[in-house]
Amino acid sequence: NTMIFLEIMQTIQGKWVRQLGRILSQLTWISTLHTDFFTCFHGGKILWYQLFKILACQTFIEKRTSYNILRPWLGGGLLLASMDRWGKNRRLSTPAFRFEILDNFFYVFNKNADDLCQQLAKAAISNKGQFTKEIDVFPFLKKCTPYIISEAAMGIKISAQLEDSKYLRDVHRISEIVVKRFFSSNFLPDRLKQGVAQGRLEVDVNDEDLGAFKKRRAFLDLILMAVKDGVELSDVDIHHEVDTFMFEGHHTTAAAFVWFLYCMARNPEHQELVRQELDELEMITALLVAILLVLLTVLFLAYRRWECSSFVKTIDLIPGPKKRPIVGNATSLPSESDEIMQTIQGKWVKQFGRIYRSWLGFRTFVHISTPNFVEKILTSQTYIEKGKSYSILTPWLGEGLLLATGIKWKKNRRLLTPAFHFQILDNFFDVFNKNADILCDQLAKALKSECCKEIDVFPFLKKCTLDIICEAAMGIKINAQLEDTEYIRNVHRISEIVVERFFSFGHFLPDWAYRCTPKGREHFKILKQIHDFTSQVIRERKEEIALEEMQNNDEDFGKIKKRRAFLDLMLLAVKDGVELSEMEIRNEVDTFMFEGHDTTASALVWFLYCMGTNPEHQELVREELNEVFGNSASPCTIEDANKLKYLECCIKESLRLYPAVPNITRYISEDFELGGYKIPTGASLSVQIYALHRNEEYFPDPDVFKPERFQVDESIGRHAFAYVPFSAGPRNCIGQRFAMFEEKVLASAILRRFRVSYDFAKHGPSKGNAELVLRPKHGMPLNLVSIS
Ligand code: HEM
Repeated sequence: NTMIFLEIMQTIQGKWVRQLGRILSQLTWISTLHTDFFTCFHGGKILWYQLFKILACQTFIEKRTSYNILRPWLGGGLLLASMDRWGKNRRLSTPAFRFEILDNFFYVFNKNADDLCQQLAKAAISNKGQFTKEIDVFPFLKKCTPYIISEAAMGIKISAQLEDSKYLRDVHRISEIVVKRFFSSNFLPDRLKQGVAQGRLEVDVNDEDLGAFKKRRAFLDLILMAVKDGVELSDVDIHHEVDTFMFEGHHTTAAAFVWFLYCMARNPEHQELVRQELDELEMITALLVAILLVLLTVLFLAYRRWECSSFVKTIDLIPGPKKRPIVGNATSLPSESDEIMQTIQGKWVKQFGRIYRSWLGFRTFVHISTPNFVEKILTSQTYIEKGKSYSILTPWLGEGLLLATGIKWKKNRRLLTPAFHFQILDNFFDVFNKNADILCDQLAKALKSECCKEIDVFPFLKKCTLDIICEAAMGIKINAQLEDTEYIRNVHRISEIVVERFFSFGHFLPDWAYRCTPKGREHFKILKQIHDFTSQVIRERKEEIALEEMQNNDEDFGKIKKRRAFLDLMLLAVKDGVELSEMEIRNEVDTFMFEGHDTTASALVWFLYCMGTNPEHQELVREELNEVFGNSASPCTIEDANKLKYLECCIKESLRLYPAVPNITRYISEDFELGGYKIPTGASLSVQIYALHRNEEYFPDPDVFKPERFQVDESIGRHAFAYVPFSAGPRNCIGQRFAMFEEKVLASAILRRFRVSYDFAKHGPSKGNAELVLRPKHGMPLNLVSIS
């Protein structure tokens, strides 16, 4: 009985320790069948290092044989697992005890603590309705802790405190029997174990609990999920792990708690200190709640004030979807980004017209998609500031041409415009041709290695356009099409992260706060690597130019003179006295890198899609290619490109249907009027290029691919701002001509080498994701057939 157990412990851990010291050995016959020899270490200053040695050592982690009496119950669960299994199971279970997971169990602890107190209060009231002074609390605690552990370990609710559960009776009973067996010679009869298993079947699980534990993963769930993820654990193993948690998790906590209460009862002064601490906590909680209430009230009042402001009232005179408090129209948008564009530039345009407003939280957008309005904005010298949503690009591109405003933008635009002069662009044709050849070779190679003829061409195009812009902007070859380098990986990754931020809460966070999130940390780490790379290229290029000049080697200098990278032109301008810091140059180079590869890859991929879905037009393009190039494999020159008129119509028509930049925004820095509505300072104006291009007033059968629309006679009389894939006015795309030539060279090279088709029956229409550029949502699988 308990007294005997206590005396045994008092002897072993008390009397003998005092008599024989803090290390002693002992030979024990616990039963006639069970002999054991063990050495006791007992803590204390003298032997702390031996204890540490034992507990920290990876070798001594196997339990001694006296634990074997638990084996029929707990099998090879964590408590008894052998060396080889223990490591794996411990690794598997450890995440279940992380802070954030444990946090989820506070609900169970609290709810159960309430039930426990209720039960104690009920028991404390005697028949006469008076509070009795003395209760044996241990049975109450023993009922309470299994409740908690069963919910934590198995995710089920056993009404232990309120009802009598057969399963818990079995758990209590088996614990008693095991303890008795420890001090006797009896073996555990099997039927008791069966009893426990049977009891387990009787636990009550109701829907409410299931809903709750979906949020709060039980240890069992975590194990089952790990098994789904490929961790090898049999049903019996799982069963043993859960039984181990059940065994270890209720007895121990009930015992710890009952002794804690005992200590509190024996030491009222300490109990008082604990109570004071709890009172303080309550006070702090009350204070926090009060502060929160005040804050909420202030926020509510500020929100009401904002809602009644003339800015909001003026904007809300423009038609638009009904806005909800705080979130505006954010929750009315679908979650898929292709559907977001279809809603903003399709459904809502039809519903509210070609000028309407929307709210994204506290930010408002006025969307326009009719040429008159677009002209008014894009030709303005006042509204050249980009919308606030571009700010997420600032850490990457700084005040490069895309994001700069005012005098800075004017100065840099003037400086860079000559770099896109026809004569200069002519020099890039060999870069276009060389990379077009590599692209076609890579596609041919992929065709050979694929068992079918279908290839997702988008990744190939992205690498090719990246190679081209690297050579054009920085004058270096990175061979993205042939090798994988850190810089290429970084450029791809940063685009992905920026897009993710655009569609997430991170968009609304200032940079310093975003930097504290895991994504933000990755973002800034990658940016640093990209910036370091660009800065290094700038330094090297500066030295090369200085060396060239020093050597004044006419032959080499002449060669480089033929093709100056955009970077070289800036460095030469600096030499000629233009004031540009290294940071400004880096921002411009990064801007070209950003603007100059995803856009062209996107334009090209949609062009190939249009060719693949319109074979008759593809044949017309091929006829034109034959006329210009015949059977030769000669590269495409600037003169050839200028002759490819039908190809140009097809590229333009694909850019109409699938504009690589589907919308642009401007910040309204001065009130103005548009379509009878006042647009107040502070609003963002969004030019919906995608919707504009599908305006049937200017493009009948807007969804049909008709390249003839762009033949000279067909275009006469069409509003100049009905088609603006490169924007228009002072802030139009500086790289427009470069891009068109690049498209022509790459498109002609591909169509001279391959016949392309798109399996519409298999894939359905390709969907576009409006991210930074319009990219195909599921890649672009095309069938390519080599033309011999
Ligand atoms: C098919 C390919 C391309 C398309 C559809 C395209 C489209 C656009 C559009 C719509 C804008 C206006 C953005 C705005 O106002 O927010 C723009 C700006 C710009 N683009 Fe392009 N672009 C393409 C290729 C290129 C290339 C190849 C380069 C560089 C070589 C480039 C460099 C720029 C720059 C620097 C700006 C900012 C101009 C400024 O604000 O002054 N683009 N582009």
